Amino acid sequence: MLNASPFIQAGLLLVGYFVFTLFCYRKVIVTKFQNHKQRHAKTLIAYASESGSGEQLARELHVKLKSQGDPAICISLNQVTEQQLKQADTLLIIASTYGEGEAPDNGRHFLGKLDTFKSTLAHLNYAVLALGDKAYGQYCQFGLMLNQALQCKHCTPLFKPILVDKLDENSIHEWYSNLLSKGLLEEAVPRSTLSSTQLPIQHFKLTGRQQVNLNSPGAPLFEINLAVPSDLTWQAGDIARLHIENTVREYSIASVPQEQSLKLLVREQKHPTGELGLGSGWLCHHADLDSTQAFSIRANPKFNPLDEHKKLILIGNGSGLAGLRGHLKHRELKQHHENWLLYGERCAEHDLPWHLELTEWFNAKHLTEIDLAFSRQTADSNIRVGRCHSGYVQDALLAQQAKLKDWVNNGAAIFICGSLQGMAKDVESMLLDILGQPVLSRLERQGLYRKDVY
Ligand SMILES: Cc1cc2nc3c(=O)[nH]c(=O)nc-3n(C[C@H](O)[C@H](O)[C@H](O)COP(=O)(O)O)c2cc1C
Repeated sequence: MLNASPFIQAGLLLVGYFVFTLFCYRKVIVTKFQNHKQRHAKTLIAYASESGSGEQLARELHVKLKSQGDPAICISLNQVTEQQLKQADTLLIIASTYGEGEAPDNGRHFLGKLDTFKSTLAHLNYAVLALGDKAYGQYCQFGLMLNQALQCKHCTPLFKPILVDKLDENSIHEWYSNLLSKGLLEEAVPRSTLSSTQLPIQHFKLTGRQQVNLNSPGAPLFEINLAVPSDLTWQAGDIARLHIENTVREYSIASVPQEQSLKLLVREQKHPTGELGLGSGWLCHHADLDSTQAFSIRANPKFNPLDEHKKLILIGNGSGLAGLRGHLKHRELKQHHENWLLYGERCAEHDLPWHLELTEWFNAKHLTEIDLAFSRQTADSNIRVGRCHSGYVQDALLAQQAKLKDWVNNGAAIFICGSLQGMAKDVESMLLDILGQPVLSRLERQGLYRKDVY
């Protein structure tokens, strides 16, 4: 008679070996399975967001869908491909509007790409959450343009675009309720959990206010200082939000937490009636020194410092010097000294905020290059530091194009801060002329081309 126990023992050994192998390779197997699911994701969440709220809402929705087992993917609108749209059955878009009815940077290539897609997208259901602000003329325009373009491609709307004024909770709640009623969400999203889009408000004492462009032909520009608690943190590039009369005004932060002061550069705004702008009038004139002001701090990851030490080209105009100074100060503390500032204003005599500090940084070789462009330059201006150009900051770039190419070829990143219409558009087209589209796209992809423009 055959003895069964050696066979049983061998069988048990084999099973044990199999279980052990599965255990050892569990990470590889799970990743492969997830990648497979990603390639076959049926729900595509796409965001276009400049200051991050739309991206945050998209990521929160992504987490909710994944927790109910939906292998959805979440990417920026610019990253969406024709193949992904062909394979998806549902496209959920969260898109804000910038400039004057325009797309945020990470969504601005989508409509052009959609036009060139050959496939019909009649199989695709979609919904749009359009973020905007009724104070602007072209309210939620980009979201509405997306809706129209998808209809032209014969996609089917799940429901009408939901327009969100200043991140209004009711509209965001309506979005989740509609997704629930269409069966995309399995559970209702309670209103109380929507508060994550609201940033905590804190009260800072106004400790200093000083006009930094006396006798300038331009509107007055003020340095504003606020005392902040010693444990408050933020990163260079983040945004301070003044809460005033149920509305919010945003300013680039010019300082770093180690300075224990929130430093802003605020341009006085005037309406055609002569009335002062709400936020700038308050900070530059009406608010009493030593009074407390309600602020929140908004993270601005698309304009935060790079993780690694790279050369940095900082380009800006007017009050945009605030965002650039934040980076220069951060890099001074990190001892990252290869910095090149290109800054544009009106007139050399009166329009160079923080010129003493800039000069110190130049002398200490923290700023290795400075190019200043003045649009109302007189022949022999009393230029205080660096090279001086007549014209605009893009003219300074053109004059320094060989150096620009050299820095970029040596790994430099480019950061831009200031006005969108008055500077950033012309600077970008000059960068395109000098560096070419492939180089600028590469910098953008690698996170080496960052903008905070308004
Ligand atoms: C410089 C600037 C321009 C804007 N232009 C518009 C606009 O033309 N139409 C609109 O409805 N909202 C406009 N907004 C408001 C934003 O769309 C709104 O604040 C939105 O919630 C931002 O979302 P995000 O953080 O995802 O970019 C503008 C905001 C800024 C700061």
